[in-house]
Amino acid sequence: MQDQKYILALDQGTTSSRALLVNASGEIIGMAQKEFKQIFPQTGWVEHDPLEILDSQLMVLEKVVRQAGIAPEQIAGLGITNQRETTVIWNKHTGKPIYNALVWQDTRTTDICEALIEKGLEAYVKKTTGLVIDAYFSGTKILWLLDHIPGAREQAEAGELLFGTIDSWLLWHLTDRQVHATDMTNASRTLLYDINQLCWDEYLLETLNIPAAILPQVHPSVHPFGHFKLQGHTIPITGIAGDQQAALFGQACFKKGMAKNTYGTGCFMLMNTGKKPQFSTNGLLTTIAYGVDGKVTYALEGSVFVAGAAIQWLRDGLELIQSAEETHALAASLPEDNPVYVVPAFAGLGAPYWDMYARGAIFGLTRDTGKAHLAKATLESLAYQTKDILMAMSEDSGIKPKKLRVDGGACANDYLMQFQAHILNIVVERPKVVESTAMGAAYMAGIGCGLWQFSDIKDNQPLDRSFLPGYDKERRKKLYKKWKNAIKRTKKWEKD
Ligand SMILES: Nc1ncnc2c1ncn2[C@@H]1O[C@H](COP(=O)(O)OP(=O)(O)O)[C@@H](O)[C@H]1O
Ligand SMILES: O=P(O)(O)OC[C@H](O)CO
Repeated sequence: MQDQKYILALDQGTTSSRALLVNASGEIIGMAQKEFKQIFPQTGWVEHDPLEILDSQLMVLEKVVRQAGIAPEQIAGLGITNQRETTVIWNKHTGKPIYNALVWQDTRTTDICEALIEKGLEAYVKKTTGLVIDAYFSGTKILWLLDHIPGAREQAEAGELLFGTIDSWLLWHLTDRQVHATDMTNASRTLLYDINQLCWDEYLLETLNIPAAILPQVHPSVHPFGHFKLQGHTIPITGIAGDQQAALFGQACFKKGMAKNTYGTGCFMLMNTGKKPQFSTNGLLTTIAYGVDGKVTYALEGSVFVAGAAIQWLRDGLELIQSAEETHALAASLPEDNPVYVVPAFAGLGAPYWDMYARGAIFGLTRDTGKAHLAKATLESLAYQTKDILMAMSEDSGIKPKKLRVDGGACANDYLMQFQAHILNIVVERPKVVESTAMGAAYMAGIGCGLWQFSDIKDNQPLDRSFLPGYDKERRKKLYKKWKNAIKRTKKWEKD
């Protein structure tokens, strides 16, 4: 079967690096995954070692090809998808990062953001970049690195340093240090990219004091980015997208109004809004969904910073559970409504609240509270945060969805999915293949290398399970009201 062609998709997520092989019929035929270290040097700081990311990604890439027993020349194209906003600056001569990657969850630049807000930049940032001023995005992370790493600013101005989100960092190494580029979806998360004109914004670069020389070239998501050599064979890199946009693409949300929700480290709902950017009045972001076939498509996005990460906190921080899966049985062991609420605002609150000063809290504890209540409340916090976003999205778009398409690691949890359906009062649909992110990157790469046409990607994914709503209005209202109350009490905690 040497004539069979495959696409290799690299999915560099917040907690692990994955590589998937997809055959010409669009089926996943192999997967390799490696977790890597989360570094928390101080309160609010979250870092990754870029070299560990690179090594883990290359390791799983080689492993998946080896395990599948295919020849490198059978790989028609390679796609990259990645955790977004996470910021790396490296020296272009040595190839070494000047510091660890500042991860999207890192809130050390809150003060820089505060100063930008005080300067009155919010409206400009929103209409130009589609974003809000928040430590989440790359812009202020770049500034922090240039101002805190000795010699960095001088080297950047002398043209010796390069900035990139994780896709650029991987691309540069995969192409043997030849290509310094990114795609529009990743650029649209930097706080520096004009999503209307499709270029870096000079005024923002000047205001943030960031030299243009360090920025990557920006291309559409489907594009001949460069080549990767595997065992002497050259593989074209033909697709790149941020992971949430890739998941939207992987779920084939190509029509205006179609949306998906991904439950990974964070939780991200994106809705396709068509060929023109739509600006939110309810705390959502406007972002580029994809650039394919010479056209740009936009999306509204609700970004929740802590979702699956809260389950990891139960496991690694509190050591209440051994594995994420256990939370299902714990939650299901308590049939009555949960009086306990966990607000996992560990990195402040993202959409729709945008409060960098909020902090996590547990409410409703009584003498009989046990770990099952905490596990259940933590799972439910993912569903409540999703409800906040869905309500904002319905307000903005005027569309009241009848069902929600889900994917990502934590959507494997049946208790969570069932509670999600109850609290939203809509059907939650879980596809058989929940690797939508990697599939999105594979589709883009497959289109880019000519294996597929855009029109070949069909919205006909088989479902694993549909979760039907079953709570009456009164019950939903009562539960959600308490959640809103809990949110209110966590806001501005660090500031007051
Ligand atoms: N059965 C489960 N129940 C709840 N959460 C889960 C379950 N399985 C995985 N998770 C959570 O999902 C996340 C991993 O999902 P993944 O999509 O791989 O995330 P990422 O791309 O952010 O690394 C982890 O935060 C983990 O805690
Ligand atoms: O790595 P994930 O899947 O949690 O996604 C992270 C997001 O891209 C951050 O914006």
